[in-house]
Amino acid sequence: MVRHVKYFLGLRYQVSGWEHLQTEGPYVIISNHQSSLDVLGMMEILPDRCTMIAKKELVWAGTVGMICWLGGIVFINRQKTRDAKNVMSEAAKTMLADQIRLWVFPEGTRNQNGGLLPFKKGAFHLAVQAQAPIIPIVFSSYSNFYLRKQKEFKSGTITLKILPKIETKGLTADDVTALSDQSFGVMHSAFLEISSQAAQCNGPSSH
Ligand SMILES: CCCCC/C=C\C/C=C\CCCCCCCC(=O)SCCNC(=O)CCNC(=O)[C@H](O)C(C)(C)COP(=O)(O)OP(=O)(O)OC[C@H]1O[C@@H](n2cnc3c(N)ncnc32)[C@H](O)[C@@H]1OP(=O)(O)O
Ligand SMILES: CCCCCCCC/C=C\CCCCCCCC(=O)OC[C@@H](O)COP(=O)(O)O
Repeated sequence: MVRHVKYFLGLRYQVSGWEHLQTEGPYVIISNHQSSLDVLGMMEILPDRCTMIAKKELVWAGTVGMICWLGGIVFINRQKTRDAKNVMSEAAKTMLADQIRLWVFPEGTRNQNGGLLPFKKGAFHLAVQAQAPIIPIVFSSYSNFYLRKQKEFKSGTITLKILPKIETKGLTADDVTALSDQSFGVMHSAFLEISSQAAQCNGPSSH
């Protein structure tokens, strides 16, 4: 049902790199996070046995919260780092025990400022603890068709680029910063590349 919302909003998705999702077993997906609209893109490509990490406040978001709760979304309290770390460590164990994939937004919040925010570390600790690969996914900039603060929205095409997996086998907590920096680097380059293509595809911006 959620996938049909794109027709109502006049959105199209172009996905590349499908082959990188053909990975057996558990993995951690990381992606940039611009808006609630990201949920529509997630539904375009969501692999089997994949759930998400979300802020705990979403539980109280009416129907959406109930769907998230029933859907097994893992809620964290971003104000309490120790609690969030504990929840994510448990999630790493569950990933392995139940062969689950987890989708994390490493920026930790929505960002429409034309780039990527510095990454938080949780996704990378999670992947290292589970010794599971990371699959980075990048959404092109929405700024040519959607500006949240200005309340402007028109139809548009969103490019989703699935990048090659990054292995974590043999890595430890000491490698997390380098892993995060590596992931940020490839995602930032891809974001700039696909956002300029999407801008041409969506026509000249009026903003
Ligand atoms: C039309 C009808 C439609 C109906 C549709 C209905 C439903 C749709 C269905 C589904 C939709 C669901 C969509 C859900 C999307 C939800 C999106 C979000 O909520 S994004 C926000 C929440 N997510 C995150 O915040 C994840 C990213 N954050 C982190 O990973 C953070 O690291 C953190 C764990 C929250 C901690 O935050 P902090 O600010 O303290 O960050 P630091 O990264 O600086 O970490 C501090 C310190 O701790 C170390 N650390 C971090 N994590 C761990 C860990 N797991 N284990 C061990 N240590 C950890 C980190 O290294 C730092 O230490 P140091 O500085 O020494 O390195
Ligand atoms: C005119 C277009 C407006 C956009 C319409 C969006 C339509 C999307 C359709 C269905 C999706 C509904 C599910 C909403 C899930 C919300 C997830 C979300 O975005 O949570 C916010 C959280 O990550 C970070 O919070 P903060 O940025 O720190 O606070």
